[in-house]
Amino acid sequence: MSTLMTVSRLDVRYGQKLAVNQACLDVAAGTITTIIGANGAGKTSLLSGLMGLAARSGSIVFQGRDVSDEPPESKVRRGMILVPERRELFGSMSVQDNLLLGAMAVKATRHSRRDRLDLVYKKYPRLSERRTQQAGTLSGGERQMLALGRALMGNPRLLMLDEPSLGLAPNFVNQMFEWIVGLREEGMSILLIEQNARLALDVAQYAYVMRQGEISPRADAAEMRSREDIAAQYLGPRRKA
Ligand SMILES: Nc1ncnc2c1ncn2[C@@H]1O[C@H](COP(=O)(O)OP(=O)(O)OP(=O)(O)O)[C@@H](O)[C@H]1O
Repeated sequence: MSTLMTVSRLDVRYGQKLAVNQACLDVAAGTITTIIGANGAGKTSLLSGLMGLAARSGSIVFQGRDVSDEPPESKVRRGMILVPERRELFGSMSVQDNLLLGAMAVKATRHSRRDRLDLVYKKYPRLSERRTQQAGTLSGGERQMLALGRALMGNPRLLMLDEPSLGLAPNFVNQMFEWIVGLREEGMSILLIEQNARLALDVAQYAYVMRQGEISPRADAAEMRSREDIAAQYLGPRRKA
């Protein structure tokens, strides 16, 4: 399987604070790679470092090209697209305008924007029904749907999802993860950051653990799920069926 992105010795700093320490990771094309870890372990900082949204050093090779020093907008144009933890939608704008913003950074003709919009509406009919509604009036689940739809408008090659389960009702979490699996089945490569390790390890092929800014070597997700130390720290008690 070919490698889509290779990250080597990535450091992310906030002033004196080193939030990510010499992180190395690979994302294989067409897979879901997850990074699990407790609150504050540095997962969000790692994504910020990858996108160039925080001070960082180290190297990022994407589709064979060194993009380490490129600004965020150029990474977006290459298809590195992040759905941030806080979703960052524009609450007073309509659903459709939020979606169209997702196509702004990429070179898209009006025609191809229209096609992508149709595709997103077909995937998420609820967004189509609410296309004229203000984003701020959507439910938590719908907002997450919109954030995902907006990312898809940018035609991602690597979709980076920061805690997609956060703040969602359990039913909607399951729905969200079905979409994530569906996107991968269509060939999308996904980097999934999750505190809900059980869910993440169930859908991923590869996994890393982050602890206090340091990232583990890569493991098969299935192998990681069966490790007792991981189960004890991150998986919690199994829910009764
Ligand atoms: N803007 C910032 N300025 C200073 N320190 C920060 C900033 N953002 C994060 N940190 C610190 O960096 C460390 C890693 O935080 P980060 O948010 O990356 O962890 P996380 O694993 O994503 O946790 P969470 O799940 O809560 O987002 C924490 O100690 C946090 O307090």
